[in-house]
Amino acid sequence: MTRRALEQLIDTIAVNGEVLKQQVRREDHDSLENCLADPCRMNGDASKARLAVIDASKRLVRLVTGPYDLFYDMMSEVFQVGAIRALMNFGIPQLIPLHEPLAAIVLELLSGLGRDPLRRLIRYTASYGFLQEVEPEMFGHTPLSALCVHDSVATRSCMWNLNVTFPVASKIYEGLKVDPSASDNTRCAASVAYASPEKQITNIWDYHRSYPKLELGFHDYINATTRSAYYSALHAVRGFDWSSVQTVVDIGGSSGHVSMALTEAHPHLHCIFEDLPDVISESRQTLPPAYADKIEYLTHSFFEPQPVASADYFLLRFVLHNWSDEDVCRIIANLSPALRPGMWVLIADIAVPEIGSSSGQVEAIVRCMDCRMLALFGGRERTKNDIVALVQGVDTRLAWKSCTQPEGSMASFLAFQCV
Ligand SMILES: C[S@@+](CC[C@H](N)C(=O)[O-])C[C@H]1O[C@@H](n2cnc3c(N)ncnc32)[C@H](O)[C@@H]1O
Repeated sequence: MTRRALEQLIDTIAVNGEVLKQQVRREDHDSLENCLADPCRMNGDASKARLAVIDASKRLVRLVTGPYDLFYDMMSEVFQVGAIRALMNFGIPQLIPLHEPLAAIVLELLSGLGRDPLRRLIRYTASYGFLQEVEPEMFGHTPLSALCVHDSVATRSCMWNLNVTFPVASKIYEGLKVDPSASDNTRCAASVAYASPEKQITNIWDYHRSYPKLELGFHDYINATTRSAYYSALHAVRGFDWSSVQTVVDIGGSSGHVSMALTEAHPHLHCIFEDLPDVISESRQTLPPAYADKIEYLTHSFFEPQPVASADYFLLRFVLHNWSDEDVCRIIANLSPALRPGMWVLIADIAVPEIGSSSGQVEAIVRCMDCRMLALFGGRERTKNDIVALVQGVDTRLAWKSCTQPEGSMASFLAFQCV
């Protein structure tokens, strides 16, 4: 990279940093942290500036680190996750009050973890922003560690990622040795990671069936992702004109967070949210009573014919990317019998951008999600054209009408109308 490139990166950070500073001032926030507490409420310019700063900063770090040290850093990243996993499983961050530090000696007594490894792990994770040593031997939270403990959804989501996905990530190679073309989604990295002599595991869904508690963690993870600017349910609310819509079927709705966001913003909407039996029975218990007359639950597998035939919209948000092309076709085929002219199918998924057409940060997020899908489910992220071709290959009545991507959203919304 030339000296000019270095200057450009520094300029990009300075210019876009200024836009962020103005946003903080305009919104009267006392800090950027407060402003970022709900980043998807940022205006379009600030949201673009934020991505530009993240992207340029990461490039700058790579540039000034240089390949040798970068290589060492990259190889060390696995220890960052490993150290956080140990601390979370010993319950250390959960023991530290949110607003005051706790002495190492107390943490040792409460957790049963020896003071020496306790200190060493926290001092390491503190070096990249997870917990901090407020004064010698007194440990407190940072915004990042606080996020992982301050509500039960975030904690269980964090635990699910640390305990379920971390081992799968280390088995991508072994999964591809078993199925080099990655064409069989019953033999992905997750199947290799969790297979045992007694039980063959096909993918994470299958693994969850054996450990229902872990499945709850998965749904907490999905719920927690909607608090990120990239995956916020608000993009579904704003990404589409819901004013003339009456009934939406939220297929594979998880804990109902998208249905909640939709009915909150558009009280006239009636949402029917469908998922597998365990998910529906758990969600029934947790859905706030305020939504009781707006949201209906239905136990339904999308591998069976769709039972609701009177909806205006069928929403599939982050559902298809979990599945192989073959399974996506089965899902759409099972929707077909319910479709009548005028009805809509709305698919919200990442529409993979052309190489080089998006920022490095967006590219990194998209590719990471694609790799997650490969390893955990034998699924994949697809381009807009891939999705349109799959849908129309199954049901030619589904005319593709539009593809919109709200500012800051990772999901694009592909709308198909039955003709
Ligand atoms: C990645 S989550 C997406 C959740 C939600 N739509 C969202 O946008 O946040 C995929 C959902 O599909 C559900 N699912 C998996 N297999 C299913 C099946 N056979 N029938 C119905 N839902 C299923 C899962 O339980 C989960 O809630």
